[in-house]
Amino acid sequence: MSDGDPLLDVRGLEKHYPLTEGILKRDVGRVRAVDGISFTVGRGETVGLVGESGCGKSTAARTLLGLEPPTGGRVLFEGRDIAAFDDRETKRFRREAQMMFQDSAASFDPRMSVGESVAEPLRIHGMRDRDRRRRIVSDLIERVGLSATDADRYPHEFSGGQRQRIGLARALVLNPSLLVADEPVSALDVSVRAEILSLIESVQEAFGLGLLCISHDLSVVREICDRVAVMYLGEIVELAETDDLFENPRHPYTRALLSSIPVPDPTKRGGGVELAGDVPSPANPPTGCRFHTRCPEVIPPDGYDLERSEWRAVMDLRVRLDRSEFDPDADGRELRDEFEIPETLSDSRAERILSEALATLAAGNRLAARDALADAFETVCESDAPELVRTSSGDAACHLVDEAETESPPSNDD
Ligand SMILES: Nc1ncnc2c1ncn2[C@@H]1O[C@H](COP(=O)(O)OP(=O)(O)OP(=O)(O)O)[C@@H](O)[C@H]1O
Repeated sequence: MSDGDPLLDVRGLEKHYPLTEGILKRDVGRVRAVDGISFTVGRGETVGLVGESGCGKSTAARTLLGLEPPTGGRVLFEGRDIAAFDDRETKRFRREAQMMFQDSAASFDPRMSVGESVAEPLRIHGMRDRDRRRRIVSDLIERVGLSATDADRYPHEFSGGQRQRIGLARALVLNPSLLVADEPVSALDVSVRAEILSLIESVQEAFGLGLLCISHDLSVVREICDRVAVMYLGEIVELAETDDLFENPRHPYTRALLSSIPVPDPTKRGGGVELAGDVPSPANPPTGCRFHTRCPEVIPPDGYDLERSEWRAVMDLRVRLDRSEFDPDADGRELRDEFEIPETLSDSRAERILSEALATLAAGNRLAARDALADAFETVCESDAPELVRTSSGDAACHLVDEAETESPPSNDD
């Protein structure tokens, strides 16, 4: 490893799963769980990976730890490709890179004392001396805020928060340099979350760990991360220093996630944008920007003068027509009501096209209505996939990011 190499360097990582059908398991497509993500974690640095459930966070974690082979891309640890490791190097990587789960201690053998469970990785990695193992475990159990005598108790005797402390002790027992914490506090009562997060932070500092903290909850990563990567449908849409991300979010998805964080003071951020609809399937992601089917700020096509909300409503109708998810008996007025499209669009040409399409739809011709709307209202967000570009406050992949203020494209070297 040279001094300039980050501890972990993930480059264009992909993990696709085959989508099969029938008893013959015929290959009918791919689930693009992780679809070309790049980021680094430095020694002693804490990086967050956030996004809604199903966006590929856990798959990314398993793949970058080498627990599953990637479909594409590379993972470099201390500057070396983990795919090229020999047996000895793989064994070392397994010691150096540890994972902590949502309820880590739930996976412990209920018949073993937690001390034995925490010590197990030491035994597996060849430490024969029982007393030495016990000393290391007692020390760690105290460092995570329990008492050394707790080592003789069993997993069911502990609360959720205590179990996460024990899970952390086990993740640290081999003295790793990288810790991947997957939803470390989401199984816990709100009252103990802050305690566990501050424990993770203090342990991370004391051990000089590179930490990748995975969470669906932005407020969790805000607490402890230096930088945050926001994932949507297998891709990173924004990557920035934590303060920049929270003060000046560049991607509409980040803005929407931020506005869904509950805040005690309703005059502050929060309660603003609402994210409509479900996350689309990673087996069939939307074209262009994958977020365009839900984006509150989806860019209107040139040549129309529409309010943002009107345009979003028309897009919602288009998305549902595409998926054939609407009541075929509904008339034009009912569809306008359902999609919150005003009785008359503010742009007269757009209104004429929409009325004609609704009439075509009412006549039972969904495909013709869909195509007419697609022809007239195609947005750059559906036709072109935005690149991740560097801005003054981090990297973002959105057509709205002002080209004039973008700097050089992000590279993996920094
Ligand atoms: N072994 C697998 N085979 C097929 N599809 C999978 C497999 N593992 C994950 N997926 C799919 O990949 C996508 C990403 O899943 P993943 O669990 O990584 O997301 P996540 O962001 O971690 O969500 P969650 O927080 O709910 O676990 C999902 O659509 C999931 O169904």
